[in-house]
Amino acid sequence: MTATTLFPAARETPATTARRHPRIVSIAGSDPSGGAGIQADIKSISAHGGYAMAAITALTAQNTRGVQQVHVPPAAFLRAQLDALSADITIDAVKIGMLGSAEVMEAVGGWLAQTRPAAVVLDPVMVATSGDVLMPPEALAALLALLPHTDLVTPNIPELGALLGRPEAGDWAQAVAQGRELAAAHNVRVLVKGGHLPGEACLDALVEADGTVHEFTAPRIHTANTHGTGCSLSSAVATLQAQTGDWVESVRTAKAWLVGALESSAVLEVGAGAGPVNHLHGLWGSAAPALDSFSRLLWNDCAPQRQAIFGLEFIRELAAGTLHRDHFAYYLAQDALYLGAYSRVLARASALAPTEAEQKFWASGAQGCLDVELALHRDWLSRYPIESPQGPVTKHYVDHLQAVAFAGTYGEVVAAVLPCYWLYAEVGRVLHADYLRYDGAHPYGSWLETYADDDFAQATATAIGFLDGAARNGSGAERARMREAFAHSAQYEVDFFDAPHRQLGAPAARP
Ligand SMILES: Nc1ncnc2c1ncn2[C@@H]1O[C@H](COP(=O)(O)OP(=O)(O)OP(=O)(O)O)[C@@H](O)[C@H]1O
Ligand SMILES: Cc1ncc(CO)c(N)n1
Repeated sequence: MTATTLFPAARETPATTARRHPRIVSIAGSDPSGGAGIQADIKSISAHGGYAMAAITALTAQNTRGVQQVHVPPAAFLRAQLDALSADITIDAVKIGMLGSAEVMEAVGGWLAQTRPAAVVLDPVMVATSGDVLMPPEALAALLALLPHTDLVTPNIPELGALLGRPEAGDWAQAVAQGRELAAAHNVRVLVKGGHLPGEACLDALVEADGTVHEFTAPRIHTANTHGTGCSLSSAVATLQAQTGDWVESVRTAKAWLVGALESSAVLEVGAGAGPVNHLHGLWGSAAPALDSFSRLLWNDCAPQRQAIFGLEFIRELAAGTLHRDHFAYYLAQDALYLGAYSRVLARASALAPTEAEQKFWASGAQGCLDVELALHRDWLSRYPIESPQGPVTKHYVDHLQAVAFAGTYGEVVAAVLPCYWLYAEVGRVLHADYLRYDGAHPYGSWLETYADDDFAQATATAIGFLDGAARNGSGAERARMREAFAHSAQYEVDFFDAPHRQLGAPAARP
């Protein structure tokens, strides 16, 4: 740690460091859906051991799909909130988020000049994840006037361009160059966030006022639940900075935490759009009831397969609407063949089930498969006629399921059939959220609409519960075989989505 990280050049007040439970104020807007704004800030600060306070700058009416309305109370009342805090409480760090007007920004600037908190992190909230505008563009000058009171500013790629009055950076090198430009122009530390750039890595760069750059990388987590990542990251950094006095380590730790929060976000099941991250994953992970630990193990086991699925041409083109109709038709035809066999394996699970509830659940799953198969033929395959005998991947997947159904225990059959539910539900959620943001007529729109079905998500949760029950009742050897059966099926799910491109190659013309 250097003297400059302890005593930032841009400010004179030394940071209050090494405080285990620092007192952190979030000055931000309210997001009633709890994923962004002050609600996210409070969770993020608390997750890191800080004492969270919040002075509300604006009320939004929003959910995971978008922002419906914004109400900005008088700036004088915000100042009254801030004065009430500083009159009584020592503030170790401040995180600033949405500021809905130039007057609000001026009120915050006046208070910062007077209070001089030890660390100030400014997240320049301009546009929500959903694309809704949260800052009037004419307030830009007032926002820039806050930079002399700021230790760290955390723009995403579009915000960085806007702060400089330049077009948005097109690649990472340009983004870092813009970060250096902003840092030099305002003598401020900049965290350039690369989440909006394409690629399998999410890069961030901490640019010191003197131009020194520290880069951080994380794997891109393929999830729709990215609402409030910026809010959550900046609050975490503010809290960690107040604890350690080290900006570089604070960013590194906060980013690693955010990856865990993104990875474990699926358990929350909040909303149909861009859902929240799981801020308290550390706490809940350690306090998780033992009974669901087996399904958690299997889910972690198949992390590489989950990553692989979202990298496949088939899935990427399906989401973008550019998938060739022959690839789509091949997939549908194989799916119809698969579902016929899968239905019989679900019927086997029903036959082996130890309770009546489980017996009924799998029997109705078996019937549901046949209904879906019929609907595929009626609604899609009639429009996309294709000559398609059983392909090699379909055969291998079905052979595996039938082998387990023939010789395996109830737990093994449940483990073998579960990836089809679980990975499908996850893919469905992500594709459906992408589809909601899609502009124009999507060629596979009506199919994608049926994809994120609440009943299916519910059935998946029930099936996971049955898996955990079977694992609890089974021996160690049986659990090992369950794990193996699940892993094989998870890999076949990847291969199944990849089969259209592998079997047909690249068609000459686009649809
Ligand atoms: N899918 C992802 N996987 C891993 N990290 C991600 C992902 N999406 C965003 N991040 C990380 O989250 C942080 C916030 O990044 P982003 O560029 O999305 O900010 P933002 O647009 O301000 O966020 P917000 O969604 O709150 O508006 C960065 O550290 C970024 O690398
Ligand atoms: C209140 C609020 N602040 C910030 C964001 C950015 O994600 C949001 N969506 N809502």
